[in-house]
Amino acid sequence: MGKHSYKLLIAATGSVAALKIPILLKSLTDESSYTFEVRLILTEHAKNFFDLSELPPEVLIYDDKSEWETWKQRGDPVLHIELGKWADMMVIAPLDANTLAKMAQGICDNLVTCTTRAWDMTKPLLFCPAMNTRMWEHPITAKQVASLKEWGHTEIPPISKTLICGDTGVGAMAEVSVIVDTIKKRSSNT
Ligand SMILES: CC(C)(CO)[C@@H](O)C(=O)NCCC(=O)N/C=C\S
Repeated sequence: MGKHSYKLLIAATGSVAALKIPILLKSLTDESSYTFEVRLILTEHAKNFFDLSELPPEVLIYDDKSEWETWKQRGDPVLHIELGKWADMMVIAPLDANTLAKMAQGICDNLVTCTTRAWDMTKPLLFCPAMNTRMWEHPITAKQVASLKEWGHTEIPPISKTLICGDTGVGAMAEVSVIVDTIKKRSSNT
């Protein structure tokens, strides 16, 4: 497999599974056969689950305030548009219940949801739901996941685990190895 230079936009939202972001990004930037250029966008809630110092130094990180550092006046770049144009693929890992709901309804009130709202649907968008089992089993969840899949987004489904809060059931984010393998497969056939 030759060197791949592939622009990957990772979005993290406010599930406790966001504690896996450092290992996910390390797995993606350590890949020898692939050269993924990785950028990370975060919701405010995602910041509660890991420390930015744990991330590979080459990963550029953007949050809601980044939007207002790049846009000051007419003619300035609009970050959520520029990131969408830059990326070959977007992966939302973890996708929390709140952001899933916002996406399904077209709400765009932060950098992550503005980026998905303006996403070029000809490019792959993968999403990894992660939430408490009780939230996963709420009837609205299946409807919202179905909406995203209807638009062509690809689900990497949650798995059953004894969750960090002690409940056992479906809701844990897919294993990092599964997410990485899915990204590699999808990036090599685009
Ligand atoms: C955190 C991790 C990866 C540890 O194995 C696993 O529990 C998980 O994905 N949980 C996400 C589900 C969640 O957001 N639970 C919130 C309340 S239980």
